[in-house]
Amino acid sequence: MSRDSAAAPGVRIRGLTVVYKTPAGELPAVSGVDLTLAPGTITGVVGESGSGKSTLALSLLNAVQPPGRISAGSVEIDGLGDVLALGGEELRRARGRKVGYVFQAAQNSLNPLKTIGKQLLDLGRSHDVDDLRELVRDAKGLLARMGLDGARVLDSHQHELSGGMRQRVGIMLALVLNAQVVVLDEPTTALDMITQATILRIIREVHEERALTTLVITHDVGAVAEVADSLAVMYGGRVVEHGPIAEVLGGPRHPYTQGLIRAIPRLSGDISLARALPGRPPTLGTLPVAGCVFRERCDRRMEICDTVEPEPVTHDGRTVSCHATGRPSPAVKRREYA
Ligand SMILES: Nc1ncnc2c1ncn2[C@@H]1O[C@H](COP(=O)(O)OP(=O)(O)OP(=O)(O)O)[C@@H](O)[C@H]1O
Repeated sequence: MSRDSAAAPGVRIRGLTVVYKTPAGELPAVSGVDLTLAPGTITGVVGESGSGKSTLALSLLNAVQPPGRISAGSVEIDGLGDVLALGGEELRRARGRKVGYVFQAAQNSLNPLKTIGKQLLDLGRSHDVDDLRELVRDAKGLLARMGLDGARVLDSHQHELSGGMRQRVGIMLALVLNAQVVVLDEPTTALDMITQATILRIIREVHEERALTTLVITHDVGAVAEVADSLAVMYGGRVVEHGPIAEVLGGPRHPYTQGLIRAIPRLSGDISLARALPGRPPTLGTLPVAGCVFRERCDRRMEICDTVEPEPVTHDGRTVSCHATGRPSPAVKRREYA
């Protein structure tokens, strides 16, 4: 099913802040995030555990649950408007039909009492799909591409499938309603390395065939390097760096991105140079309230980092929030950013 790639919608996340209620009050898991997903591209989001990736993914569907709450911002999707302004039936219809998704716990979110096929039909009916036969055909086709016997999987209950099979069922369900924005949160964690690479390749193929705009959340920078067009790096609820993937990985500018890449031998190129990032990522309770959230682990810390939060600065298509990387002054611009 090939479509005009010009039809892919753009997504603009602006000033997104999500807080969770804790004994210490409401604390931000995502803080003032601006991120644009260009139409027809795959954006990878990486960052250590707790950096806010899943919370960001949930926000794209306005699906943050208590004790969480989206406290500020907007998520504009072309053809849909601000998802955060949608509610009730409008929101239900947008989920799945306009924005397809696989959440992190997707492999456990299937109904244990119904076959996958029955759940597929329920999904189709709840979204007023006219041609359910076509829906089943498409589902079988997607499953076959991911190396599964579609008819057999549709006849199965969740407990008859392995974790990796369920994960592929989740991906099929995210794609089968032909949503044009697809959010995949850790889509391949239950898969071995080879299957993981195959599934990511298929995600890329389907993304291109169906003119999608896709967000892939992962903690595996190496895996996302194979499929994404651009990369957003999250730390402490902020997007600290965002840009074209080859450039971010080939010339990381934020000290955190540099540390992340140094820690991965297959990206740093030399196993003897691979070094784990020192220290631990912050939790909601340990996030500093002022200054740069990364300063405690940063090898380029300056005085200003203790008090002033760095603003995102965009230069040459790359956005970086760091005082040390800095805003280039006109005189040194060429040299610093060559
Ligand atoms: N239901 C919740 N209640 C309280 N705090 C939460 C809740 N869900 C997430 N958090 C906190 O919000 C922060 C961001 O969590 P989130 O799951 O978005 O991060 P993540 O980058 O997706 O991590 P992981 O890779 O481990 O899934 C973390 O500090 C986490 O502990």
